[in-house]
Amino acid sequence: MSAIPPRLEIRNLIRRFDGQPVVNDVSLKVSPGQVTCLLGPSGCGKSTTLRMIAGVEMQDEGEIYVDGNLICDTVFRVPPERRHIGLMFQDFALFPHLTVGDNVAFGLAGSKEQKRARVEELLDKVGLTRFIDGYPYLLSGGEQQRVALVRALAPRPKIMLMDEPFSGLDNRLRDDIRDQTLEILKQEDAAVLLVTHEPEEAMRMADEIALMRDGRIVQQGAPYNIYNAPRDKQAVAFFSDINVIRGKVKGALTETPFGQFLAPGVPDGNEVEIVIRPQHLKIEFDRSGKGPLPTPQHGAAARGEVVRARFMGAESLIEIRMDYDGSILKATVPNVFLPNPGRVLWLMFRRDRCFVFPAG
Ligand SMILES: Nc1ncnc2c1ncn2[C@@H]1O[C@H](COP(=O)(O)OP(=O)(O)OP(=O)(O)O)[C@@H](O)[C@H]1O
Repeated sequence: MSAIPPRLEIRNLIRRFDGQPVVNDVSLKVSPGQVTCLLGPSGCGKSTTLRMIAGVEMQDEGEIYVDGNLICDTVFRVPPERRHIGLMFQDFALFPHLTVGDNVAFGLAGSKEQKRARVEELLDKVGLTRFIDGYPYLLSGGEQQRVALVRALAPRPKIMLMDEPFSGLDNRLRDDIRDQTLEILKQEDAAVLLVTHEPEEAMRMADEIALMRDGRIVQQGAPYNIYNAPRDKQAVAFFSDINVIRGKVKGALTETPFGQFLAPGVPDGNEVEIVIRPQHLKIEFDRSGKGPLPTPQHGAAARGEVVRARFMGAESLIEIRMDYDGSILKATVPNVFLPNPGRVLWLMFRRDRCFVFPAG
């Protein structure tokens, strides 16, 4: 019995500019109906990866397969227009001299009636049928974006490549359009590779996130796993603010003002960094100069004084200067909690919510 090959597979792609690899041994697979987000900071090689798959940039090494068939290596190359790939970029442009309907029909083959039916079907999905005979300038930015999306999907591409497709939209529109886009992508069953530098976008859209840094995929998995089992400090920091507490290891344990932490596999004498997100620090009130007693789940409490507290809308952010070394830790709590500067508070850490990494 042979397994069904992934819709898109790239193997060991390398692209160098001036001798420097900007995409460095990148491999990944995407199945039909699956959205994979390439997530990483600006300049890490995301767009170059997408451009190689689209066929507008040639790799120096590696192969690209669609449904198990080689479409490009360093010798053989299917031209971009025969790859059955739909493209959507931030600076998409509708043809201003064509009607909305003709824009969507642009890449379609078939009879006039067949084309019209497909255009109507897609415009209906994005609620824009009334504009079918109008021109793009009549549409808002969000509406144009939706037309660009269905134009790319009209020829039923096997693969959709999307590069920061929502970054031109204002915040209010963005969430709705993301959700609607996701629904249509799922209905159309394309394999989607979406490039973004925004973690919230990747969390919202992706079935799988491939975290990219310096030309490499450093971690890949479901959003839940990437968020909750990050492989290093940078991976934690990519999704939220972080607090870092350092400690030295002795007998697979490290002693800190917050009690002991397990540091399995780290040799004695080496330093570790204990990383915790602000929402996982637990704030306790001072009880006549004392903090709460240690617990197995939260360890020991460390004393500090409030430096600043700000209301952020859904949560409050409290910055606390710690007695033990004068460093500032950040904690967030839901709703409103605005203690005055100078107030004494005690912080504890949930052991199951912090990450211990060898110090790098
Ligand atoms: N044609 C080129 N010639 C030389 N360097 C290039 C070329 N194209 C891209 N680069 C460089 O390769 C690196 C990766 O660029 P790329 O656009 O793939 O990154 P990115 O992760 O998509 O970033 P952004 O989100 O800012 O577009 C950058 O340092 C960029 O300057």
